[in-house]
Amino acid sequence: MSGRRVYDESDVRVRPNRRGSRPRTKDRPAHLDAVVGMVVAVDRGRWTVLVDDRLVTAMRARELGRTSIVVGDRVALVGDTTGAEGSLARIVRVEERSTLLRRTADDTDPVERVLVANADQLAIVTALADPEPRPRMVDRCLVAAYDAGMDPLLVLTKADLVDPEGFLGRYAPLDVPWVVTRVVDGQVVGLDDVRQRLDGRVSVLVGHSGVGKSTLVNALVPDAARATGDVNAVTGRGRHTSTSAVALELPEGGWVVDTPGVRSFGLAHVDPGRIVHLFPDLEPGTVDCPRGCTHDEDDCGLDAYVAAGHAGPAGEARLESLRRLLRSRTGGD
Ligand SMILES: Nc1nc2c(ncn2[C@@H]2O[C@H](COP(=O)(O)OP(=O)(O)OP(=O)(O)O)[C@@H](O)[C@H]2O)c(=O)[nH]1
Ligand SMILES: [Zn+2]
Repeated sequence: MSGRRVYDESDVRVRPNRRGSRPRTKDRPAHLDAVVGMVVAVDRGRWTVLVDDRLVTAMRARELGRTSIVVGDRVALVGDTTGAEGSLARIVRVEERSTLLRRTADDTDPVERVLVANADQLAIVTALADPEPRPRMVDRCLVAAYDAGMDPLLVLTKADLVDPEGFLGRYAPLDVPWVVTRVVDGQVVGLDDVRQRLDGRVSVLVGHSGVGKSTLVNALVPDAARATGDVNAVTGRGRHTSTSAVALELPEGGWVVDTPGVRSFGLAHVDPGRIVHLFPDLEPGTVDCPRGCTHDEDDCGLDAYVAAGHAGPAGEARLESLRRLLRSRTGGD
């Protein structure tokens, strides 16, 4: 053979393997016997994992240290994975996550909490009245959704009390999908639209107390109370003690993750410089901003953009919302 030397066997066989072709134990991937399941609930050091159709209680293996493991995570389990009463498995691995919904206690608190992994939709549940909608909270949730790589969905309840038109006008330029529900004669109307949006997806439901989130979950998951009860029976806790997220399987496929304890959505983990990019209706207006614009200063190009109507009829309110978020994010509000 002429010319340059090409690789031969001696390059490939870096370390001779005297025991033949079988890989040595230490080179094998760890825990080949592990089974993989999805975390459906977490409660004080115990994880409830759905493996096939059994609920398995598990602890975190010591080798994982303080690795966060949250609802929606796919985890590998070893040990007793029968799910029998009193059995305890060990989580030895957390699979790579496709999305991660995070929050902080407030906008300046650096300690971030991972809420849910691998969810693809954030359903923001808002009552059209009683209690009054809180647009700035909705805007905050939208930022959290975009930041997490999740699609937002507006779920507007109590349409029997107020026409949704006014509220929806605010979000028209954003192209956020929405569904509307109302209760008539004790029945939730509009569920088919909701189901269509949730079908086959993993959706996290967030919403303030009293907006009708439980009413909705109970209508979507007919045995939600029982399912939550099962989860709590597995973890050995009382039915209403769980304040963290719980994943409930939809009869038609897909999951809803209820977040009973979530009352705020601190965004300290979102870089302030990125926040304007999470307002897609305003973002194009920043081309006229001076270099390094904070978007909360006199020369900001967004005022003219909004005044010209480019961000729709609610542009003014959205800009105010952005600025409040920027100020609170930097601790200046
Ligand atoms: N008029 C009307 N009332 C509703 C509707 N949905 C729920 N409600 C009522 O609103 C109240 C609050 O509903 P819940 O489902 O408990 O609200 P929640 O968001 O789960 O509130 P928390 O349990 O505090 O977290 C209840 O009295 C419901 O009956 C609706 O579409 N229209
Ligand atoms: Zn600006």
